[in-house]
Amino acid sequence: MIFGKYINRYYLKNAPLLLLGLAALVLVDFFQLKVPELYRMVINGTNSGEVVVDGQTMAFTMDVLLDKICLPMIWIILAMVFGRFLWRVCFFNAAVRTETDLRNKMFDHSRMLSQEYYQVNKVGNLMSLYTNDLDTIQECFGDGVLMFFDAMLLGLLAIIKMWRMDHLLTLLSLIPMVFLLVVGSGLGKVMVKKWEERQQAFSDLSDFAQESYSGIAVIKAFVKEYKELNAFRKLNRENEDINVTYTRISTLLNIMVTLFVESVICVILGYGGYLVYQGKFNAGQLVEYIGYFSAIVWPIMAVAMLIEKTSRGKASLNRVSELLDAEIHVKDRPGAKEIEHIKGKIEFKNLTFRYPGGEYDVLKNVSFVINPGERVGIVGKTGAGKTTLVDLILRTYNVKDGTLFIDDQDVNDLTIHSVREGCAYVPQDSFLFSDTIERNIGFSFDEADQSQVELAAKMADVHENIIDFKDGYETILGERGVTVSGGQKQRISIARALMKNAPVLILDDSVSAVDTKTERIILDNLKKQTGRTILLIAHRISTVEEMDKIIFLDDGEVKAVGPHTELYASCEEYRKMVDLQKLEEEEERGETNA
Ligand SMILES: Nc1ncnc2c1ncn2[C@@H]1O[C@H](COP(=O)(O)OP(=O)(O)OP(=O)(O)O)[C@@H](O)[C@H]1O
Repeated sequence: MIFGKYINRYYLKNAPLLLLGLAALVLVDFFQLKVPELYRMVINGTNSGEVVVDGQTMAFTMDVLLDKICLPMIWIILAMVFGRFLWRVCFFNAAVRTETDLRNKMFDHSRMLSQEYYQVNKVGNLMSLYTNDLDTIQECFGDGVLMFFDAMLLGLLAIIKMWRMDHLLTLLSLIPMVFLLVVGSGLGKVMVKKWEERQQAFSDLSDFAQESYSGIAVIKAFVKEYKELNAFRKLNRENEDINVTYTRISTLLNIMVTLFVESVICVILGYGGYLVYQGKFNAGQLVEYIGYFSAIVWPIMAVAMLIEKTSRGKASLNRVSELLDAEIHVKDRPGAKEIEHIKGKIEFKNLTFRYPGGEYDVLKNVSFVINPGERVGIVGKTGAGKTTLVDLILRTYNVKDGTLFIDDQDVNDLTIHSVREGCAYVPQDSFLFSDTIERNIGFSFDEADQSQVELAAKMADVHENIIDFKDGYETILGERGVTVSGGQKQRISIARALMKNAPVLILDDSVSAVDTKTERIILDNLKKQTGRTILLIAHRISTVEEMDKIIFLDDGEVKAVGPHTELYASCEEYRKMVDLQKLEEEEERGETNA
């Protein structure tokens, strides 16, 4: 059994099931302890020709054997089979329900965690929490409750029966049990630590495998398969070592249990035999006593298993609790307002931003205003802070009060949900889901209208490519289906954002992988999106030169804001960048013609 902040409530929540299981357990244990009495009757009946039934002595005849021993035995067996089935169903159901609920809770919490968390915790590690650790908790919850109560109940009832038969023999039999409990709890503590190490080793292995699969193309291109293989082998060896250590401790615990059982049998045979010799016990009573002891062998084993399971469960629960305790850094402040219809005005006021845990300010004293319906280009050298700027609008990170405004309202006074709902975003990596193209484009809607999907695809100039695929819009992308080119990926991602029809459209370097002609078509289509505020991050000035306004960033500072011609005339750094890019383009053109 495990206890902890995130598990205690499930004992209460599943109380009806657990109580029914416990009732079945009591039934089984009660009947199980009737069996040694039947042993005694058979042995004594065979030896003396008489049996004592319900306090009455009678001759041991065939009728007595059938009516008083065999028939009750059949009922006992049936009751035990039914009881065992019932308790298993009850405890297993309660455990699976707990696992399912905990998994939902974990997923719900994970979706609210900020980028910071995901930068530290890798996917492989998170996956092992959802699989290995939850499995262990489930096992510990169901089997743990069962073992705990079974060990307590059956153990206690059997000990009472043994005590009634002979006090000293029972005391002698229990000495090794005390020893087992003391050593077992010591080993249990070591096992919690080792299980945590084992789970961590498994997580590292999963992280590595996941990253290798994701980067398989790079590994092959750099011919680093052997380097990866060796690194994998090293992690796998560490995983093996910790598993071996854990198994050694667990085996030691099992050996101790066996040692206890064997030593108690020695005590019973030795001292019990002496009692028979003294005439204080008859043969039937000794067999009955051994029968009771056999009944507590399972509880003793259960104690050992309970120590092991609880150790594993505690370690896994600690790991899961770490996820559930992870602080949600980006969240609505109390009283935050929903903003129903964003008009699209965005204002930065002396905003300075440093990434959590970062060593320097990535954005410095940034100020500018974007009016509703304006089309704005954001340019600057790589690392200038362009993506950070749009991440702040999308509330991926927290900003200080009074520095960022949407429709003249401080972004911190608005709900994150409503701000994000008002924005359509094309991320720099144009991530697509392993799903059909249609569902990727219509991602914002539960049921996307096919004609709207096609319209969005046409605006993003990818419709012709899609209908060329054998399954058209039903083509499955990613791991389970076809792989699209970088340019197609970008355009499907643009179509997804256009389909959302949000008042603010943010494109982060989203036309970098398409040729100039396609870029022009997409930009012309974007021009038709009147009424929408558009933020387009680009490296090529030619991509944004026709925009209403350009924000020129350099090393986290806004160097200039205005239309292209104005910036070219007034900002020297901007002019230099434009001239350099023109020169590069001309050189490229010259090389192509040659
Ligand atoms: N999560 C992060 N934690 C710490 N620093 C970060 C993080 N993300 C980005 N940075 C740093 O912030 C700076 C600005 O990064 P940003 O991605 O905004 O630049 P960018 O102008 O969009 O660059 P690019 O054009 O290459 O996409 C960079 O120096 C980068 O190293």
